[in-house]
This record gives sequence, C-alpha cells and structure tokens, in this order.
Amino acid sequence: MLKGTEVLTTAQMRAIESAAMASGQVTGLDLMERAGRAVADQIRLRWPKAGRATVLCGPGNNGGDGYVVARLLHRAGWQVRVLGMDNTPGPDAAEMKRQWQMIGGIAPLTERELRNGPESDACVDAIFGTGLTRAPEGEIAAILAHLGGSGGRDHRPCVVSVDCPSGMCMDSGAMLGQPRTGGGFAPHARLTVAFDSPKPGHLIGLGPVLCGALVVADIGLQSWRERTLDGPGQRPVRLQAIWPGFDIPDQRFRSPTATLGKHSVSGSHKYSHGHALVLAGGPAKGGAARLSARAALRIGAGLVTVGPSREALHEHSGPPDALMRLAIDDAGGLCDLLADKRINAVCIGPGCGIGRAADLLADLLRARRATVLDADVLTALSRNADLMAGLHGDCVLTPHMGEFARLFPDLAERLEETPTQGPAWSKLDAAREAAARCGAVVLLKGPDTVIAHPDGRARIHSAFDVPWLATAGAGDVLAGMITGLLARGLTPLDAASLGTLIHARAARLFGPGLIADDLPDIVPQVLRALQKFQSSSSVATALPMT
Ligand SMILES: NC(=O)C1=CN([C@@H]2O[C@H](COP(=O)(O)OP(=O)(O)OC[C@H]3O[C@@H](n4cnc5c(N)ncnc54)[C@H](O)[C@@H]3O)[C@@H](O)[C@H]2O)[C@@H](O)CC1
Ligand SMILES: Nc1ncnc2c1ncn2[C@@H]1O[C@H](COP(=O)(O)OP(=O)(O)O)[C@@H](O)[C@H]1O
Ligand SMILES: [K+]
Repeated sequence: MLKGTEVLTTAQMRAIESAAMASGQVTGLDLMERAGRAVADQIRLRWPKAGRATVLCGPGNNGGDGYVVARLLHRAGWQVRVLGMDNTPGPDAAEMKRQWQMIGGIAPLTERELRNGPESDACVDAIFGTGLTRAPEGEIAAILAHLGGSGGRDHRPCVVSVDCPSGMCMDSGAMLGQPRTGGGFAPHARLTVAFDSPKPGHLIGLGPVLCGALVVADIGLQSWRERTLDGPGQRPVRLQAIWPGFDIPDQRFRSPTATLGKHSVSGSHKYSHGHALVLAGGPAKGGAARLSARAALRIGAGLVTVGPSREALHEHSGPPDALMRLAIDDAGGLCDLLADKRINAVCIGPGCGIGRAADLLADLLRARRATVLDADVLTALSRNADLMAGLHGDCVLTPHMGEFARLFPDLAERLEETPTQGPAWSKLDAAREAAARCGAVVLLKGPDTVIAHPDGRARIHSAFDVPWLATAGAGDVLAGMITGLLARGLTPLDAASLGTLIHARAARLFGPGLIADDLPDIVPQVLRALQKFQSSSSVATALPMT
C-alpha cells in the first residue's frame, strides 16, 4: 500500500532491486512472487467472488509477474486464461511461466486470441513494465489498442495493469510512439498496482488518466531503498509526491503552539507572521492582484499590502478591510517601501501589466525578497535576458505551460515531440532543467504540477480529480497562497509545495462550480483539516541519480 511520498525513477528502482538481490537476503523470484501476489490480492479485494480472468504476459519480468497472478488467481478459484509469448524470458520469469504451465496452457498473445476468447471480468495487463524501451508495434500495439477501449465502459473486461499500463514510459507518463496529448492506442486501466514507490509516470503526463486507481504495493524493498539512495556517491536530493501522506514541510506552519522564527507563540505578533506585498497594476486590472492578496491573508500572512499604481488606488477600497493599500508609482516608490525590512515576501505579476512588471522587476530582484513571479511578469521576463539573469534562490516562478513555453521555448518544444524511446523527456525533466537554468524554484502548473528546485529536488502534485480548478484567476490565488507562506517563513520549495496542496484541496472541498473567488475562503477549512490530519495530505518527491 501507499506509504510515504517518495517517487523513484525506473533506473533507481532497478538499482534498488539489484542491491536487494545482491545482498543475498532476497531473490528475484521472491520479489516476483511478492509483486504478483500484491496484484492478485488487489484483484480479489475488488472481486471478492472468484470470477474469470485473462492474463496477458509479455516477454520480460512484467510477464513473469503475470504468470504469478495467473497461478494465485487460479488457486483462489478463478477461471484463468493466459496469453503469452513464445520466447525464453529471464530465469525468474521463466520459472514462473513453468509453474503456470503445470496448471494451464498458454495461448498466443495476439489481438485475435484476446478478442475471440471467452469473456472475462478482469484482464491483467502484464505485457511491459519498467523494461519498455521503444514503442510497441504490430500485434502488441493492436492488443493495447483493443484494451484502450476497455476500462469497464462497455462489455469488455476491466484492465488491471501490473506496474503500469503497458506501453507507458514510467519516467514520463508518455505513451511511446504516441502524441503527448493522448488519443492514440493505450490501455486505460481501472486499476494499476505499482511496486515499492510510484514512478514519475504514474503522476504526470498521461499516467494518471491511463492508470486508473493507483495502488503502490510494498514488496519489502524499503531498507535497500534507503541504503541505495542515501549511500555514498548519491546526491542527497529526492523526488517527492504531494498527496495524502505528504508531511507538511514546516512545523512552524502546522502547529499553533509552534514557534515562528525567533518568536515563541506567546511572544508572536502579526509581524512575526510576515508582511506580504502584492504588486497590482493600473486601472481596471485590480481583480487578479486582489485575489492574490486575499489568498495571502487567508493562508496566514500577518499583514498584506496591495500596491497598485496611484490612479488605480481607489479601485482597491472594497473589502477585505484587513487588506492595506498603498500606491506604488514606480520603481523608486517600490524601493522606498522595501526599505521596510518587515516586508518579507512579494508577489508580482497578477494584473500588474507587462510594462509595469518590467519596470518594477529589476529593483525588486535587487531587494532580495522572497518573491513569487506569475502571469504578466513572466512575459516580461521572457523578453528580457537581463531580468532573467537577476532571478535568485528566493524566487518562485509559477508558469502555466503557455508561459513556460515563452520562458524556455527549447524545453517546451522537447515536450511537444512524440517520444519514441524510453525514458522519455518529461514535464519533470523540463521543470528541473528550467530551475537549474534560472536559479529559482519553478512551479510548472497543470493538472500535474511539477515543482523543481535548482539543486535537483522536485515535487509532483496530481490534481486530475479537480478539473474545475482550471478556472480564471485560480493561478492568481495560488500565487497569493505561496506568497503568504513565504511571508510565514517557509522556504520557496516548501511554500510552493504546500501552496499547491492547499489550493487543490480547497478546490476539492468546494467541488464543481468553483470560481477563483471561492478559493481563499475555503482555506481555513483546509488548514483545520491539515492540522487535524498532519500526515494525511498529498505531494510526491523524485531522487535524481548520478
Ligand atoms: N527486477 C525485479 O527484480 C522485479 C521486477 N518486477 C517486474 O519486472 C518488470 C521489469 O521487467 P523487465 O526489466 O524484464 O522489463 P519488462 O518486462 O517491462 O519488458 C522487457 C522486455 O520487453 C522488451 N521490450 C521492450 N520494449 C519493447 C517493445 N516496444 N516491443 C517489444 N519488446 C519490447 C525488452 O527487450 C525486454 O525483453 C517490472 O515492471 C515489474 O513488473 C517485479 O517482479 C518485481 C521484481
Ligand atoms: N485540468 C486541470 N485540473 C486541475 N487543475 C488544473 C487543471 N488545469 C489547470 N489547473 C490548475 O489551475 C490553476 C490555473 O492557473 P492559471 O493557468 O495560471 O490560471 P489563471 O491565469 O486564470 O489564474 C493552476 O493552479 C493549475 O495547476
Ligand atoms: K504492465
């Protein structure tokens, strides 16, 4: 079952399995038996009454897992039909195949056999797992296309994928040989059982859609995971998932009795909770910045000031009354204001206007405050290499894919290419490369959000279940939340991660019909829930291996 929030690349997973087997304490056969058992157990959990299963076994160890599933389901009273390949797999899979052959036969793994065979309740997809290197072709491609029509939507069986939907690159969530946007052949699983830890592809790209429900099964590799990944020569940076189980990164934030900076709670006051400045734009542009400012207040910044141009100041006179307003005419005015060191976090971009954002940014960056850069300022940045060079480690950039393409066109182009080989270039790779290039935290938005730190640490948040979050102004609210958390003293990576988590949880709590204005006011409910269930939220982390 899902434990912790660590995300592993397929290379890391292989290294861990090899280390476990090299220790002599566990064999490849043991691991395969545990993997197959985990899948069979999940099937039996969902179909407590023995049914009919078709098990599709590929040429490698993923197929080996499939033969284990077939044997265990048969033992549990299921009617099992196996389709397999006429090849000689590695020794472990060969042994599992032999054990199955003592029970039943193996029909050829062809689309015709699959289509013409008796109906089944579950179709176990054990064709390819982490060993996929190129796009499936011919017969296998035809089988995957056939499975793509399943997922329980018609009379065909529910697909249960072993480790991943076959054909999917587990490092990127892309289907090899198919467009990134989907639409080609791909098995849509009802359930995917992955082993030890999720891989990036389960959480980004097409992965969350293709995998269906994801169960991560423990196959007893934890101690080798720690030794392998934390051992000598490894970079101490990890990839994490932000999801239920994600530990809130900062004690200061989650506990009302905790300390904040130097101040104990008994001596704490609004300034010890930080002062956030949200830079707004000219007339008729105030809404976006106001959304950000409200979110920063709700998430717990001690004070929030919104700073529009002088001629727009009167537009900001409405509620919330807790919000302070101050005209900021130009970069000089901003510098004067930032002489007050208590202003410790700034949000620039939402509703700011590209020209004004460009005018203010150089001085803002020189002031070295924790800064969230969103919307218009990202466009300004993309047009000015000097501004880009001024970014620093306390900056968080929050582009959606369109803004990202303006900032890093070459990285975005690579993401458009149809991948033909695994591991395919991914959104995770793109965000990491961007963060390393610009020296700031990059939060690349979408239903799959990737947050990357220049040192290689990265976090993934999947919000495929809240499509209603894609609504005008939701990004402005997110920028405000992160700014508020920066004001509270969280690091840029943690503020971006926690902001993303709270943002999606607020949307989930509200449900369909959400507009961006609703989000800040749901935050208190989310905060209460987070404090109550400190270890029950959702962010995934990946470890780059050198
Ligand atoms: N290594 C281990 O110890 C364990 C592995 N396990 C299972 O083993 C899987 C990985 O096994 P493998 O490394 O054997 O890899 P796979 O079983 O995923 O497939 C690899 C085989 O498919 C071939 N192949 C790759 N792409 C192809 C394509 N497009 N068309 C045709 N053939 C293609 C490869 O040449 C290789 O023969 C995991 O996903 C997991 O299911 C589990 O049993 C747990 C333990
Ligand atoms: N399909 C989706 N499912 C869930 N969340 C999404 C989806 N598309 C976008 N989001 C999220 O919604 C927010 C939209 O932000 P953004 O694109 O900046 O909108 P705006 O500029 O209108 O504020 C981001 O947090 C993004 O991650
Ligand atoms: K599979």
